[in-house]
Amino acid sequence: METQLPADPVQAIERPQIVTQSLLYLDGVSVSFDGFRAINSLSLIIAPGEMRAIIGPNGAGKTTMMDIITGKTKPDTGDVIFDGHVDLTKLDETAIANLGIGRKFQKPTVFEMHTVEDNIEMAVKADRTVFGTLFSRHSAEIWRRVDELLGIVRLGDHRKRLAGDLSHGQKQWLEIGMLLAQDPKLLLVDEPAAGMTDVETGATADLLKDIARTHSVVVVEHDMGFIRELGVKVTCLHEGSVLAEGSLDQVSSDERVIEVYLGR
Ligand SMILES: Nc1ncnc2c1ncn2[C@@H]1O[C@H](COP(=O)(O)OP(=O)(O)OP(=O)(O)O)[C@@H](O)[C@H]1O
Repeated sequence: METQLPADPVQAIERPQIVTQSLLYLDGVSVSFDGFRAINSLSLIIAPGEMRAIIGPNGAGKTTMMDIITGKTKPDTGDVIFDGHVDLTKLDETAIANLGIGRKFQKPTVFEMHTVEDNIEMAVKADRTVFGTLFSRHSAEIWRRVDELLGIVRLGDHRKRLAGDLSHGQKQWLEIGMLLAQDPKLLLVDEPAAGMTDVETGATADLLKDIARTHSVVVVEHDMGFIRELGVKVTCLHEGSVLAEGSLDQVSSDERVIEVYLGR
């Protein structure tokens, strides 16, 4: 007897759901602005618990890649999958933030007229996750969390100061603390060491290494000394794609990376 397969037009046109072991999975992602391909068939995988450093020359597409992950920019083509199965291209920025993707922009944005601890307290109270909603009614719990976060970002001794009086580096740490209040699964950090003193840069590397023990982190940075201190896998972007990937020593000795980025 002849078996006839049922024709299913929906199945035929819908892409199968992608399931991966990665925390973040980008495959064949492209986006153009006015005909210019800022991201060009980009593929990148971040494992759960990994910290990755992203380097590359100006215009390589680092910021646009972050914009695609956070939903600010929608790719023209390609897959962007979070936490193994969530298609980020279908979600808006708020939904993506609520999934647990936090982004730290280069310029710190803290409430300058409030104290350090008030900034953190506000962030804890704004936590919309189930955990945050559960303990938001109990002020002892809130302050326990504030204390914990101040300790992580090394601002316990500065808690009563106005945020506006902090150094640039301390403001960056405060904002990182505010992002951690949401307990993100993935933290995207844009040039954290820019404008910092050498001491602050070293402390920031230590801070990110601490955070990476319990969170995945993607950090975009130009400061090679800082990246060396992080001691993590490095991806070099160029013209919207991955040019090289590996240890800092491997990537920084790659002829193509030297040519387009590090210089001779
Ligand atoms: N909204 C936009 N409209 C037009 N062009 C854009 C837009 N966003 C980015 N681009 C272009 O896309 C390219 C990639 O820019 P992007 O900011 O992602 O690079 P980058 O690697 O972050 O550079 P930098 O290190 O200077 O921050 C650049 O040529 C930029 O001019």
